Amino acid sequence: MNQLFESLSFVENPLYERIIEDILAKQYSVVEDFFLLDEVAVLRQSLLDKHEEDRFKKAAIGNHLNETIVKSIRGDVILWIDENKANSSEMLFFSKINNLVDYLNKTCFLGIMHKEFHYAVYPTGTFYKRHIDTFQNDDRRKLSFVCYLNDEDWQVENGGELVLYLNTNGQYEEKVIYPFPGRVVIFESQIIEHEVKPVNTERLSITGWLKTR
Ligand SMILES: O=C(O)CCC(=O)C(=O)O
Ligand SMILES: [Fe+2]
Repeated sequence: MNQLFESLSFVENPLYERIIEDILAKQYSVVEDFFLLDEVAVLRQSLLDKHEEDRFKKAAIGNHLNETIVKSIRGDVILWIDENKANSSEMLFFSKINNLVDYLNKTCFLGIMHKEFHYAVYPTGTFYKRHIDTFQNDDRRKLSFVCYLNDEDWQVENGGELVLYLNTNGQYEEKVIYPFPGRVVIFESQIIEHEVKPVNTERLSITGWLKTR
């Protein structure tokens, strides 16, 4: 009976359908206004408040390399977001994410059971060298999700562009994506190599992963 109600209540969502089509066709999707500018503004404020409180930590790269090596690979500082302790702007964030996840699970049988998200600040001069988002021996990350929280007057000249390296039979094509506020990039964690180019000014975002098991 419950199942019947579930299928009756299913309403096709054109935005989510587009994301799914994109990912099936090219392993990534860019959505311009996933978050509206006033939503970005409250999320940015939440990030800035926590950053001010000195709660961010230097990002690691999942293994035992020393700090100098890590710094030559990535220079961002991060703070994981606990959904159970979410403030009002983070609740808004998770309600949109959870809607998307429910939709993906209903329509694509992706089996997303877990998710993890962190705020990220790239201080001036930092970057994240070309990499892939899955660690050895851990293939649970299915989709990577990045949402930019920069100011409305973010300029292309600020740098910090995300570059996706799209592989067609060993030939790499570069897809350059500027971190404009409200913009969301979703891509297949296990497939797409990518990098964050050096920034000339502080760059703000939320990054996360939708995971199986
Ligand atoms: O901020 C971005 O555009 C991408 C960040 C990233 O690649 C990561 O945190 O793994
Ligand atoms: Fe990444």
